[in-house]
Amino acid sequence: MASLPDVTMLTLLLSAGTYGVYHWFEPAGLGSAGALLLAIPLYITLQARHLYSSAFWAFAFTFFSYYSLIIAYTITYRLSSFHPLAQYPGPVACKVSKLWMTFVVSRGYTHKYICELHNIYGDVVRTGPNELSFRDDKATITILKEVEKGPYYDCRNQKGVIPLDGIKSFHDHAIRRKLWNKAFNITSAKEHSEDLKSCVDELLHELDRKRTGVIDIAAWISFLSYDFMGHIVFGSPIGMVKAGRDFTGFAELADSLAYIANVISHIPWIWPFLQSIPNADAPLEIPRKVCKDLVSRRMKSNNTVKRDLYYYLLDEDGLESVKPDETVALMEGTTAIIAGSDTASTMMAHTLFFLMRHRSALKRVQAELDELYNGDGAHPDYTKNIETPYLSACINETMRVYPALLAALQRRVELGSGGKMIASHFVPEGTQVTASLFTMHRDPRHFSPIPETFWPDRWLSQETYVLPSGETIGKDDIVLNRSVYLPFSLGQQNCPGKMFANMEMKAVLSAILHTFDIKPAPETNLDDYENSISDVYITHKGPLPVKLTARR
Ligand code: HEM
Repeated sequence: MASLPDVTMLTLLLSAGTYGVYHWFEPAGLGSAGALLLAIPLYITLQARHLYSSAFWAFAFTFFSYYSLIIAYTITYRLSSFHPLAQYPGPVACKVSKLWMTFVVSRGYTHKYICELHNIYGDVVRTGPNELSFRDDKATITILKEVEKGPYYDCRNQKGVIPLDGIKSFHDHAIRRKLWNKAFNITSAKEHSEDLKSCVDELLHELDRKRTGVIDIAAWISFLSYDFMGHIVFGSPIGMVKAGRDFTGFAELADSLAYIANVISHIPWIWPFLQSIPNADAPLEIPRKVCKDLVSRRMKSNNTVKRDLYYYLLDEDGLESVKPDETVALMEGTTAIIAGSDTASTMMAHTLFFLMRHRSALKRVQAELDELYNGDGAHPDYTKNIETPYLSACINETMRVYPALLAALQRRVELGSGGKMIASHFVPEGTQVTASLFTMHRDPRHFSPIPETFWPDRWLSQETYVLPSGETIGKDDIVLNRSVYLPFSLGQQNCPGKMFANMEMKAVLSAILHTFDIKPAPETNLDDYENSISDVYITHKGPLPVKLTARR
């Protein structure tokens, strides 16, 4: 029978061994967890059973000691000067465990937290035991252009099926992305402008019908975005604008799923466990069903099939040597609808929010639109790609102050690469590196003056500028570093839908602002809307209740 010193030594050695295995080999999955975190302490419990008054106490004490020791080794190493990231400053809680950041993320204000950390610690901050956040321009550009995605994206993997945005290797990503790039170019944008026009006309019609009451304009724009994405991904609208509500539950679910996925993504080791829970993916049936219905509508359609995204994802033009998988295509179509709807609709709702807050800017946009469209009769075509410099400045400024992806985009220095120079910093292999668009866009070294303030004029080319305070400044006083204005990210993994999003935002905002005057509904406090903006990887926002009056 093992004595107390024997059991103590056994616990010390086996817990150190388990720590070592996790540290060096990073095993993920149920098998390794079962062996290392259950079987081993159970074995020690059996050896120690006779030392305790009951099996329960033997079990409780052994498991407690075993786990406590593993945690102690982990914390000691992470805070020690032997850790490869020891030289980088950051809060102790971040250095100790990713659980701290997971907590911060669960509160929805990661973007503000990261920004604050950079203000305190400087351009490089250790935001996790094995993670660095960078703020300077050169580092951000290198990270987004040259480093593959990190474990944050692991939970895109659904039982082995990985959509485009979850593919890490540049090589594999390029193969898949080729299909997407075929779907999102100038030719296809022209092909879809009729779809956009019909969505915009339908929205204007519905808003006009409802305008005697209070309208949640954020919700209506979201309906439009889902419908437009239905067109460009599967060839027909979901029908939310017509229904006047999110009748499928798709939009609501996308918001809650994004929240959960965002939290889990910071502790990706938990993903295999969650996936093993029976029916854990049941909620995904809602978006799947909507997309399957769109696909069957597409198949039944007698019209010549449009060259929508699904056409390219399935290689219906037959140009690829390897036929793409239908399950992956359907999953990517679903991803595209979520990625394209929530982002664009949020940016449009934010723009309207800012314009209601800055009424002089609203009037300027309307004057610009009147000049362009007043001669076009009762139904101008807002999808015509007419130059609207001031409206475009307002959209740019909105995406600068509140980019759709608020928190940090994560990449990981490739394992086996020997490390990488990021700006002037050597970063060891396996380190997760992040760049935060929110932080970058508010850095006075890149956007000045008043980087925190919505001030569209900074995007215009002029000799002099009048600040909101009334002060006049010259063009040399403006800092506008376009190389780090990155609302659509950068490099191979940037946003494929950028051109469509810009086309949609301009058309929808032109249509609403030219047709209606817009004011916050009585008792609506615009601050409530701003306070509701939170990070769930994409942005979560609250309602934006407004009153519309016809202008024409
Ligand atoms: C204003 C609207 C939009 C904004 C601000 C936006 C922004 C972004 C950003 C910042 C990324 C990089 C994400 C990362 O690295 O984690 C991204 C990726 C992506 N976006 Fe967009 N997006 C918008 C609209 C769209 C639209 C209309 C689509 C249409 C399909 C779309 C589809 C995607 C996809 C599939 C990815 C992943 C790309 C990849 O990994 O290769 N987005 N978007």
